Amino acid sequence: MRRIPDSDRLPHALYRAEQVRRLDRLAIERFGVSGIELMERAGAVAYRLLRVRWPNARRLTVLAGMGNNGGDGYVVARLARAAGLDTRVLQLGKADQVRGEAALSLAAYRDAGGVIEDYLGLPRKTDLYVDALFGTGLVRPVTGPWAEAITALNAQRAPVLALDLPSGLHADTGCVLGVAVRASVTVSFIGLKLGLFVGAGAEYRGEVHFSALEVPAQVYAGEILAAVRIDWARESRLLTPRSRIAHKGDCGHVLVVGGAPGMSGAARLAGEAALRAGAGLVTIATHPRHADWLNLDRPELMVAAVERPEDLDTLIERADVVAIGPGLGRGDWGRRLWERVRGLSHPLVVDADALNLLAESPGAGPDWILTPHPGEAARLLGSATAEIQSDRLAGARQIQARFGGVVVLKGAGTIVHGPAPRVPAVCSDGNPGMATAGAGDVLTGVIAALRAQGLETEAAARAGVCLHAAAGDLAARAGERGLIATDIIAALRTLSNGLAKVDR
Ligand SMILES: NC(=O)C1=CN([C@@H]2O[C@H](COP(=O)(O)OP(=O)(O)OC[C@H]3O[C@@H](n4cnc5c(N)ncnc54)[C@H](O)[C@@H]3O)[C@@H](O)[C@H]2O)[C@H](O)CC1
Ligand SMILES: [K+]
Repeated sequence: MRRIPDSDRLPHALYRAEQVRRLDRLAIERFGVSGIELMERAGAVAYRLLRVRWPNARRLTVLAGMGNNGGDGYVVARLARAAGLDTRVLQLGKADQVRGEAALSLAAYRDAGGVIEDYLGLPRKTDLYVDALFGTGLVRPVTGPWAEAITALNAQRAPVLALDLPSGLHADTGCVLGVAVRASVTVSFIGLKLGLFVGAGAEYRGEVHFSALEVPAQVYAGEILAAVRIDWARESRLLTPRSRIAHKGDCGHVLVVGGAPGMSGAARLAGEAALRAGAGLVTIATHPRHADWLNLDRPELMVAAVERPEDLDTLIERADVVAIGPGLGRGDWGRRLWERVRGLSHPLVVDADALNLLAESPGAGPDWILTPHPGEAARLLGSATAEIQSDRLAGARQIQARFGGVVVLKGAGTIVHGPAPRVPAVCSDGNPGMATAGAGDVLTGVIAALRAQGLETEAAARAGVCLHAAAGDLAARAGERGLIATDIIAALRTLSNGLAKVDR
């Protein structure tokens, strides 16, 4: 599993490309830090990082593009060469057409005796590559020799250090524009790029490092974040220790509504997850066909047979939070229960088929948490899954604007989007082992449990997403492949009591 350094080393502020360009300009115009100085600092940070990360690397190959990302690359090459490393710079595009600060950096490399070679293919031998093709200036899909170089880079085995962004990855959406570098390590400058944490960012970023390049803190003052990166290390602080005299009634009562005939497993997973995330009481309202055996080996779960909507009334009265959707189905039984629950003033967590029923008859809810995966999100917006994935932040924002409440858009880099002007959050914990049946049901139970224990709506969604993801990371220590939803549930307890730290 790819690692990113401990959260306290990575900032939580995430920015889009045009914001970072604004920060650059402010640093240059207001605080007198020249563009070439920023480039020198970026190159120096990258150079120091590569010497620490790959101390035995002797042969270094820099792939340079035509812009300032390439400019950073020339600085790295100059410093490496001065330190005696066998260094080559392979230029994409024409070196004599490089302009601005990048041209100054290129000249400095040449003045120090460096040679720029046209890219004609990768060298037979190198210990390490530096990807200085594109950063925030990528504006269109990568084609031609640039695409060939990236494809060749991805086909070889030497590690790749990407400057600012893996080339080919969109700085804002994390989408791959044609082809993108699969970096071993990415070092991002001045502002941590949103695209490293949404879309396909997790697939291409490798281990993420960051440097503000000593830009004065005031530069960031006026810039509203594009998003905030959240993880369990940060969100776990929201969980307060339990009172010594607590009793189960104090720790929240979650009512899970789901489990249509033949679909009881999802409701069961949500209920168990709610218990393991600390809810004091959990009741599963399920179809009469399941009620008798659902709680055979989990006596802590109370199970109620529900045939008609009015059968829910007493259960709702006792509950602090209602989670509806796991295994609800879209048949008459589920539909009638959904119509009864959707109008409640209770805090609601709405998932799975309840989301599909909401999509069929849209309406906003004041205090609900919607937890769509990209397909359910597409149905809610009447669009396509690919469109949601092409700009996940925009998709979450649209669902929140249309349906209210807090939206949890699941997937790599789960997004939590509350009402404007709240800054959306992107979870950087989690791993592909969690792409397994029932993981979403577990998340529903976790969020409901935290809401039932008193966290506010958006706080419960953020902490729930991060607890769930960190539990997935803890479970993945035994391997991502073969990780199943009950492994995530098993990891919840140690994490929610702060008894385990997940290395990233
Ligand atoms: N002072 C600063 O702004 C600092 C910037 N840093 C680094 O600079 C890049 C941003 O540089 P910029 O020149 O804006 O763009 P890029 O170097 O990322 O690349 C744009 C370059 O490539 C051409 N181009 C764009 N798309 C394509 C494509 N699909 N195919 C071919 N060519 C393409 C475009 O025409 C430009 O020529 C930033 O990421 C940092 O790495 C410093 O780090 C800090 C100071
Ligand atoms: K790059």
